[in-house]
Amino acid sequence: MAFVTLQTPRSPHSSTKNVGAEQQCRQFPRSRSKSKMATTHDAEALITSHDPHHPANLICELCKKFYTLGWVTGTGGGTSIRDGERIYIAPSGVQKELMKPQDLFVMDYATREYLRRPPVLKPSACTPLFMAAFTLRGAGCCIHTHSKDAVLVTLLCEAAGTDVFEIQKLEQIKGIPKGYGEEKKGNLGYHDRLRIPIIDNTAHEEDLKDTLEAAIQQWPDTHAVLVKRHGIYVWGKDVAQAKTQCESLDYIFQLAVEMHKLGLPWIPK
Ligand SMILES: CSCCC(=O)C(=O)COP(=O)(O)O
Ligand SMILES: [Zn+2]
Repeated sequence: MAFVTLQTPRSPHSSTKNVGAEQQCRQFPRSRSKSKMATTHDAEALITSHDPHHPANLICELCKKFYTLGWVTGTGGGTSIRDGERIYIAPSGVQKELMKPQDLFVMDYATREYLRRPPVLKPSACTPLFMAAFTLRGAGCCIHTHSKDAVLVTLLCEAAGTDVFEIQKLEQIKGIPKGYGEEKKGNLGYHDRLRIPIIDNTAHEEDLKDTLEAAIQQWPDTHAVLVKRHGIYVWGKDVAQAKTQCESLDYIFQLAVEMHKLGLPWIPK
């Protein structure tokens, strides 16, 4: 699995000022899981590694970076990685930038059973959405952000009466893949039109599953779905692709918002 290098490995002996999600919950209890899953050596081995490319380390590092971009602010948003038969999932309702590998859930892809459940914590409410990207699109990583510009473009599209964000003739469009399958290999070109479907928000994150799956079926080439007044889900075959696509899209959304403020059309005449 190809991972992007995010930073040099931290020394196993170095101290850290961050508190993990379990500690956050001890300080500010939110919800208590009834299950008391035993902490086995095998379960701990799933999230213990000095390799910065290990999914458990990567999720924590990515969420720290995403926090600085305003993508996972106030416990919103998150990231999940599929590594073969293992799915790595963040806990729900915690400050995502403070997570530690030991706060993560690990699910078996085939059985959907949790191989590791940290005590007290609950798995992210985004889990069914992440699973949709893994199962329907063979993704290796799915990122959910609450980026302000992603939300703003959904509002601009809502005001324009459309449930598809469309834009053309921006260099960064080349950062987005054409689609799936042999004939859709490679990325969009400068003259191609980028289209991202928008679904309505629901009261509870997990209830987005059916409409997100329907949008994926209706837009078989899309690598992202915007959620009205909420944010975006972006996926890729691996962490590097999901991350760079998410960055490219967010850059495009920022431009779109600025273009709108300047009275410029997203599709040049
Ligand atoms: C203020 S965040 C509301 C929930 C949400 O939209 C989200 O993305 C985070 O869900 P999680 O269960 O992972 O905390
Ligand atoms: Zn969300």
